[in-house]
Amino acid sequence: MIKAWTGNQIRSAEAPLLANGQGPELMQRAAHGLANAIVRGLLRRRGQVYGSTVAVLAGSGNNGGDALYAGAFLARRGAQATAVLTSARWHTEALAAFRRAGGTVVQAGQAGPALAGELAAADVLVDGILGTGASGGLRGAAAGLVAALQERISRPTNGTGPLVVACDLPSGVDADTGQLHQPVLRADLTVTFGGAKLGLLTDPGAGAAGRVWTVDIGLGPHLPEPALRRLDPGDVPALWPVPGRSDHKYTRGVLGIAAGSASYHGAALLAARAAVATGVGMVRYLGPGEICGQLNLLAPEVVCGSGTIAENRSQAWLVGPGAVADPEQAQRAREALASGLPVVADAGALDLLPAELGPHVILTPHAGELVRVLAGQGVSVDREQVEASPAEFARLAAGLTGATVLLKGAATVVASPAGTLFSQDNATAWMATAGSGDTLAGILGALAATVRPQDLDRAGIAAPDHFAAVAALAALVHGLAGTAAAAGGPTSAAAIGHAVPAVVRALLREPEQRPGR
Ligand SMILES: NC(=O)C1=CN([C@@H]2O[C@H](COP(=O)(O)OP(=O)(O)OC[C@H]3O[C@@H](n4cnc5c(N)ncnc54)[C@H](O)[C@@H]3O)[C@@H](O)[C@H]2O)[C@@H](O)CC1
Ligand SMILES: Nc1ncnc2c1ncn2[C@@H]1O[C@H](COP(=O)(O)OP(=O)(O)O)[C@@H](O)[C@H]1O
Ligand SMILES: [K+]
Repeated sequence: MIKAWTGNQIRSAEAPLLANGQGPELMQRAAHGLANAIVRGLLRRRGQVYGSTVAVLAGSGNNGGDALYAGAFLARRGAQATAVLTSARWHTEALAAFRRAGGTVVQAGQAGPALAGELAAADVLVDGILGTGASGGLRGAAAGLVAALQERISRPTNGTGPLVVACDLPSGVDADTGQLHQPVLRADLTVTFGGAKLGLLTDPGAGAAGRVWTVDIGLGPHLPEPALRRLDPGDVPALWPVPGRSDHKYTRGVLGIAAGSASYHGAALLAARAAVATGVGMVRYLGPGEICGQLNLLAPEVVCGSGTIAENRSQAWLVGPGAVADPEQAQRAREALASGLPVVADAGALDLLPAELGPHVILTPHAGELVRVLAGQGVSVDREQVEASPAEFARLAAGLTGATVLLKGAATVVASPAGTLFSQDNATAWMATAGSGDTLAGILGALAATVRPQDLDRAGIAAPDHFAAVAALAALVHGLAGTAAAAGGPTSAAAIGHAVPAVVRALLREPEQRPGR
């Protein structure tokens, strides 16, 4: 499990150490971690550190101090290091160390227009302008310089241009929300200190951070419960509902699905097939007879039925995919939402939410649908606002509705109504294709019906967060299945579902054979 904290949580954890006079020591640990990561990057790219060009953008605070000490370390290893001071103030000791190591210093405010071009030609560019002490985004000379660099350094780099390394976080990323205050220089690698910051693991910050590497500076004993968690492949075996010898289909769990309508057959087929692929005792399907017929040709193991929710005993329900303008399906969604059973409410069902929901109801909106869910709670936002701060709005929606909210995106965030966040970044942009969400709904439905609460307890997940963890698990498997199905090229929603059994099989294997490692 990967954990992340807000900037303030990290700063509070540092506070007792700073009060003990350990500030300089912490900074040395941070700077060494940063320098070591840069050395590894240089060795991979150039085969040596000696003779490489390293440019350090250094702001006025400790973030600049970390970056300057790292620059000094690299200069002593034979790099040609240049520091660009972005403010009229700087970390005095760190700059002195940088100069002693042979580094060259320029002031951003006094440099000519050629500076951005020169920096863009360096082997490594270190963003040490702002860290957790930032308020708002870059201003003045720093903003102008970063905007000019944004134009010169194209992303993705395809191996050309400098290796951009963010010190603690890319300057302009909000450590607590992942919001971007432009201009932000997108990093290839973010080396973060003491613990990952929430804003590095949720979009859009995650998109600007590149790979995130955490340097242990000894804050561990002082850190509170994390503000956000991410399941990793190693967490799956402990949570996965592997059937035991004494299990039969009803003890494993039955998922009921009320999806599809006259105009949308595909969503029901995709969701039901993905649920079967995820492994469930039984899938019951309720909906138009025509869909049942098609479904049974594709998935004869699905038991088709009619009637109400109460008449079709299940351990969990999936309602809503493709269910529009169909009064019978709407009635089933309402009944499922009131049943007290775990319910995955997707697409059409998101417009049918009752006033009172609990964490056992998992809403699965994309950003546009979350706008509607929030409107139903009297909150007026637009899609751009949700996309600019998905973690914040997912948490708001969970708090207001009382449900668990899984907000789909490049990184998918899950919020429990208790305020706990998960974020999964296992997907590939090839999965941005119609029906991919229906496949996720099927995977999640299957897990909602089958994951055992005692396994979640044993994994240290608090009861109010159980359904959030199940949703995160589904997003993890969906992302890995999509990545496997795409294999670097186009894929389809059906192919994502087909890839699930092999991905789960691999996840349950020995550690070194797991995907996503
Ligand atoms: N506290 C510690 O002892 C440690 C802190 N570490 C580093 O210290 C950083 C936090 O240091 P600071 O608290 O000095 O904060 P920062 O380095 O983030 O910078 C704060 C400084 O930037 C200025 N500033 C704030 N917002 C600005 C804006 N929008 N535009 C321009 N200037 C702005 C402030 O006036 C202040 O001088 C962390 O991110 C991390 O890199 C590490 O050295 C580990 C130990
Ligand atoms: N850029 C992206 N990168 C990774 N995953 C993505 C991206 N865009 C969308 N996805 C994933 O694809 C799925 C799309 O779901 P959704 O928008 O509901 O589509 P649909 O309604 O067509 O099924 C979600 O799981 C989402 O997380
Ligand atoms: K930074």
